[in-house]
Amino acid sequence: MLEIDGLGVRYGATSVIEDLTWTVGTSGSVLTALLGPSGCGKSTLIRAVAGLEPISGGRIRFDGTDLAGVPAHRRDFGVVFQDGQLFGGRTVSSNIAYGLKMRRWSRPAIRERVDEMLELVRLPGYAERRVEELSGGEAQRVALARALAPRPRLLLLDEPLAALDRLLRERLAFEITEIVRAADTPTIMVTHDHTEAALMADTISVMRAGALVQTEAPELLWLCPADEWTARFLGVTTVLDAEVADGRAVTTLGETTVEAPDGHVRLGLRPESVRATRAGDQSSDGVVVGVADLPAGRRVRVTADVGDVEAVTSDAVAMGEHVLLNLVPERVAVIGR
Ligand SMILES: Nc1ncnc2c1ncn2[C@@H]1O[C@H](COP(=O)(O)OP(=O)(O)OP(=O)(O)O)[C@@H](O)[C@H]1O
Repeated sequence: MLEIDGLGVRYGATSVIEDLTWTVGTSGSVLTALLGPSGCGKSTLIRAVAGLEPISGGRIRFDGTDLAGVPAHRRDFGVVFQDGQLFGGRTVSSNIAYGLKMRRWSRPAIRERVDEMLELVRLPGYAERRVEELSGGEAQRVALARALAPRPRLLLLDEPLAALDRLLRERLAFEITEIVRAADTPTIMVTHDHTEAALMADTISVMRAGALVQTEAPELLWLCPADEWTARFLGVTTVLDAEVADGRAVTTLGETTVEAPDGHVRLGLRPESVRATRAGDQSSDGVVVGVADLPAGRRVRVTADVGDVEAVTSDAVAMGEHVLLNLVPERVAVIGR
């Protein structure tokens, strides 16, 4: 288990991480996503954990041992960066064997482990390929095999899919998840993409400006973001005030059931939290000012009393049409609950 307490990291006079506290690997969680916008300090945090960045304050402990003074190569952590950083001019097997040679594994043991790793990352037969001959996705799988080969205590993945195209990214996201679960290696994966985080992780930690704002299982994170910034970062497009009584919230967009105590709450709406239907002769909730046909269905932007609201629809509504808006209770987030 990784325990970070009051961590500080600075670059010169600039403090990038300040008083950060984070526990990773509790309650059976294998894959934790570190999710945050560009520049918030995710890579810096990962590098500090790996021992690649000096810390200016606080403590990092792993399984109870303080890592202060433990150099990167003695932490037994595996690291994969965005571009894999394979050793050029060498073969795949020589890359995977690197950490094992450093640890003085015997030749037969190395050969066996390299084969095992190639099997695990689904590249059997690739041992003698030169790394320059690999596609981006293959190179990242070799980087993963190299990181996992010495059986690290913790695997750190810093945007391992960022350089790949969308299709490959989704496929590899599933593969990496299966691989680290099969290896049963606690893993932290940096990403700024919340879909990627949800595809892969069983726990998501949200980071903002050098601090962590929330750590939660994905399904709870979408439903209960800690604050408005987190809600909007996670895709909420409209925030509504509401009054709750007996599990029912009354809003300017109608009523919905919520799991919240009586009193004032703020609700976060994503497009899929609101369903638009043709108003016909009824008095409408708003006018359609934008239409987009997405793979998941039609999305509309509606000008309503509360401002512009994004909604989903299965009606063939067109620009300028009047619509009714209804909340979809199971898709409505309660902010700061
Ligand atoms: N070596 C460095 N020297 C000075 N400043 C740095 C250095 N590395 C990063 N920074 C700054 O520290 C801040 C955090 O950077 P970091 O790379 O940790 O963010 P990030 O959340 O990983 O961003 P991204 O998602 O864009 O990779 C940024 O403002 C960045 O410009």
